[in-house]
Amino acid sequence: MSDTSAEARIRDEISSNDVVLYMKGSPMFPQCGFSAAVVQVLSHIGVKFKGVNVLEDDAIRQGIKDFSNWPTIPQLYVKGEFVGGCDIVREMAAEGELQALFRDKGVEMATAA
Ligand SMILES: N[C@@H](CCC(=O)N[C@@H](CS)C(=O)NCC(=O)O)C(=O)O
Ligand code: FES
Repeated sequence: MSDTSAEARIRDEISSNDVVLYMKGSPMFPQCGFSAAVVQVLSHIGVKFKGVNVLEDDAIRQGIKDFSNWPTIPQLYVKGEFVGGCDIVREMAAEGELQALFRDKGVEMATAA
């Protein structure tokens, strides 16, 4: 971890929001198909989440990769823990594992899991 202020901001974001998606663009206007796919999965399940647009902040764009030791965006965090990127999130949702994770962690969903 090179940028300690980026790390501090990341720690603050993922501890003060149950579900955080580091993404390209905003939930309303994703600017990459991988980010858009995760937004769609989360919206379909019906969880509230905070989107962080890494395109607006190079320190966070790099910092989040260092933080998770994961090389790409998007990155989903639930209750402070890294869950995965687009492929993992999609696969977990298809298997019902993402819904189970939200349920186990006490994250409210609009749809029944
Ligand atoms: N297979 C990846 C797809 C994500 C991906 O390949 N992201 C690339 C292109 S958006 C990325 O973040 N590259 C580094 C960067 O743009 O900082 C996943 O499951 O999340
Ligand atoms: S911005 Fe090109 S693949 Fe994500």
